[in-house]
Amino acid sequence: MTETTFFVSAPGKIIIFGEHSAVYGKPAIAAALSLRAYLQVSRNDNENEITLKFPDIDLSYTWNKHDIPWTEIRKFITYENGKPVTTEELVPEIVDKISNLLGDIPSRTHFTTCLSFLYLYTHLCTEDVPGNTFCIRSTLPIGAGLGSSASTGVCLAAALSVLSGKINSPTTSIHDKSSKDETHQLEFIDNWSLMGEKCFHGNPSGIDNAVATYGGAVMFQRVSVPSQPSIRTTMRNFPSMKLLLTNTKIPRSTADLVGGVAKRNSEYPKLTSPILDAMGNLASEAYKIMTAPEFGHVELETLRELVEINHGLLVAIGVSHPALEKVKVIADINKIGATKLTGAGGGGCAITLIDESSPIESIHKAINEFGREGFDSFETSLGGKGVAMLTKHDVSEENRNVVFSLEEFSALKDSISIEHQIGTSGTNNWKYW
Ligand SMILES: Nc1ncnc2c1ncn2[C@@H]1O[C@H](COP(=O)(O)OP(=O)(O)O)[C@@H](O)[C@H]1O
Ligand SMILES: C[C@@](O)(CCOP(=O)(O)O)CC(=O)O
Ligand SMILES: [Mg+2]
Repeated sequence: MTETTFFVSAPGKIIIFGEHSAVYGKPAIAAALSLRAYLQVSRNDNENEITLKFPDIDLSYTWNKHDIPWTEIRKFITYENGKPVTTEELVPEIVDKISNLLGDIPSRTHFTTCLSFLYLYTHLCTEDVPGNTFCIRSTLPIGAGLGSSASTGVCLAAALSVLSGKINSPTTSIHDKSSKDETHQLEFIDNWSLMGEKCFHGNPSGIDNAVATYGGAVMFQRVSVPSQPSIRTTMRNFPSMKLLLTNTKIPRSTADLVGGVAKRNSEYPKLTSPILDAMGNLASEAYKIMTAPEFGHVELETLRELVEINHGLLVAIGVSHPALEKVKVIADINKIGATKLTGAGGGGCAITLIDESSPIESIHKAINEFGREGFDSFETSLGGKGVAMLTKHDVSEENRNVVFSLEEFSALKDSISIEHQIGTSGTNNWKYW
């Protein structure tokens, strides 16, 4: 049965080791956060209209589905068993046709967001799918290194695939299962969300999408042979670590930073290449330590050292920012642990792997100093669940009208009210693929 109103949700992530080098096929380690993106899909009265309502980034657009050149676009799509097949690169002819539809969108962010949506829509849906409103709200800071783009892409890929019957809705609230059918559906979501991420920056490693799809913690390695799947090793016994996340709130674009590293790599290949190799070796070393049967103080101390080294290497490829260095200096002066930037850098967030022997007063002092600089700091819990779906059947009758009111959802003021109304940790009975 096709639902006419539903939610899909997917988590953000923290890259603990190996951002940027992940793009160059080196191993990296990341874990899902409890912060998530939530997408509500609801049928439009006018079924010819496709509407985007993304209040978090002040974006609101409507297209008539008959304005999409479906036949022209389909000529460039390959299907296997009725399902579209992903490609190594975005198909330029399809990007052109979608760009023509977007002609007069002035903001670069809005343009890319709409391109990413329509790229997925034209591959995963057909003109027969009735028009819907797609409304996204996120409890993640956007553009801060915590993978909001991938969690958005995962929500869209999952929702569009359900709408067009490419995958089934999930049926169980038990997350940790490995039925073959479910695995195929998750793979489908992961692969298509990666095409959405490619619209944001041409060359994503896929680590963010993998974490947003599957949740938990992973060691991830992109395989450079086209059409070979990436290596994704689930880290089930991820060690418990005290992590402080600090958001400098300096805006930046992942696309620009990934492009900057590519430029440095082409200008100084002999210098950059060993740095990227070192980052990969560092992530492999960290993986061994994190999965060792004995994990205690000594291992944590080694991990802190690796965090320090990883940050230094990221500085060397040009992706830090004075504000991120300020976070590091404050954490170092107060001796609270080891700090590195996380995600694309250039602003956004840093993580501090807290030294468990540092006095609580020092941690509070550092947090106060971060606050004085205008940064937000909070302790995070890792290992959030992967992509999930919520339908009317999963919510008690008395709550349904509030939970599924598009007007209320789009107007929710902050993360706390989003979590409270529809969050995965509340009373609503989310289902997992
Ligand atoms: N809640 C949201 N609503 C709409 N678009 C979003 C949302 N969250 C993320 N995005 C998209 O992702 C982009 C940010 O991605 P990116 O620069 O990769 O940073 P990050 O993934 O670290 O947050 C935004 O500009 C927007 O296009
Ligand atoms: C820099 C990179 O390693 C991570 C980017 O993450 P974010 O968009 O900053 O959350 C790029 C990638 O792996 O695709
Ligand atoms: Mg991103």
